[in-house]
Amino acid sequence: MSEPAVHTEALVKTYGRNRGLTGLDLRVEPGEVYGFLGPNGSGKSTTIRLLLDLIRPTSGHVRVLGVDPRRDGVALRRRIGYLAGDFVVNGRQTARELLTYLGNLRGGVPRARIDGLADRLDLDLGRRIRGLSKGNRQKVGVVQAFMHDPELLVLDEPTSGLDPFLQQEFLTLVREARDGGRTVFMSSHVMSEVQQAADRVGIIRDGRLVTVARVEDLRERAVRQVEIHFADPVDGAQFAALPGVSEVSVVGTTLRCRLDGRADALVKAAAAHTVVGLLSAEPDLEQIFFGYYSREEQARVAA
Ligand SMILES: Nc1ncnc2c1ncn2[C@@H]1O[C@H](COP(=O)(O)OP(=O)(O)OP(=O)(O)O)[C@@H](O)[C@H]1O
Repeated sequence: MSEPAVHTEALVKTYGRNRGLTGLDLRVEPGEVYGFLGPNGSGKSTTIRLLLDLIRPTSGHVRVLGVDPRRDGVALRRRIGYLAGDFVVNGRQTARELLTYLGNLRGGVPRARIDGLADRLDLDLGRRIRGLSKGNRQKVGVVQAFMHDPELLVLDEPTSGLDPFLQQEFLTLVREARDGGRTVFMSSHVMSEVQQAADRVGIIRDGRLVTVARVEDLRERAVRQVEIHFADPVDGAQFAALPGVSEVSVVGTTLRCRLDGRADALVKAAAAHTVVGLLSAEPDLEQIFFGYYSREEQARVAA
């Protein structure tokens, strides 16, 4: 297996008496989108600052793109697109001037690339930075992170301040980066945005990783309500016998049931009839995650 894009072992960061990280073991594989999820104060920003060598660990190991960020910081920064959680820009220059300047620091970025990203995020490059709204400043942050097509994107709460339409566009950018073979590490405290773009999700709590799961597996484990409309009445008992299917009711030509996990058996059984319509509520991954949280809590109490 190739070297992880991000690898930390027993990473600890204390701020005086305050605990930042208490022993973080993190492994992000090349080419994946990894959602780093946790409540406020759990250690997400601390982790990200350690990856970028903006702060130094109390103990433990960090490797980013195969190198130690403490030793190869300058060369490494060119290979990373970083958006800070508290991304702040100010000044008299225009957004275009700032982005061109930052692009030159990273070896030059084609003007068309900056224009293209700004266009997609609806950012007016001719406006002065200091006159921009919070949301527009965040767009500048997104453009500067993506514009040099970095091998690794490290994004701290990237969608904060973006309106829902732009959040979708941002998630498309993330998926495109992944499709282009890039690695994305993005923190969030909002499950719904992470589940749309991430391959895997890691949950951090109290400075350490509580669990890591593939979003696909979470979906498979999820419970959903399904409603199938058939052309003719069907036999409910036939469906109740299928794996994962329960609480079956048939009213007229409509079948309703609860589906646990994979939809395969249910879909194949339904396909033996004429299906007029099918409704399936999106599984609530947030609830599955709350399950993890509470299990973790119970284990701690028991210990
Ligand atoms: N500079 C600092 N000095 C003292 N304590 C700090 C400092 N930075 C972070 N901490 C503490 O470390 C813990 C983790 O903070 P961190 O900012 O990494 O969390 P976070 O998950 O990014 O939260 P948020 O989403 O609120 O930014 C918190 O308890 C915080 O109070």
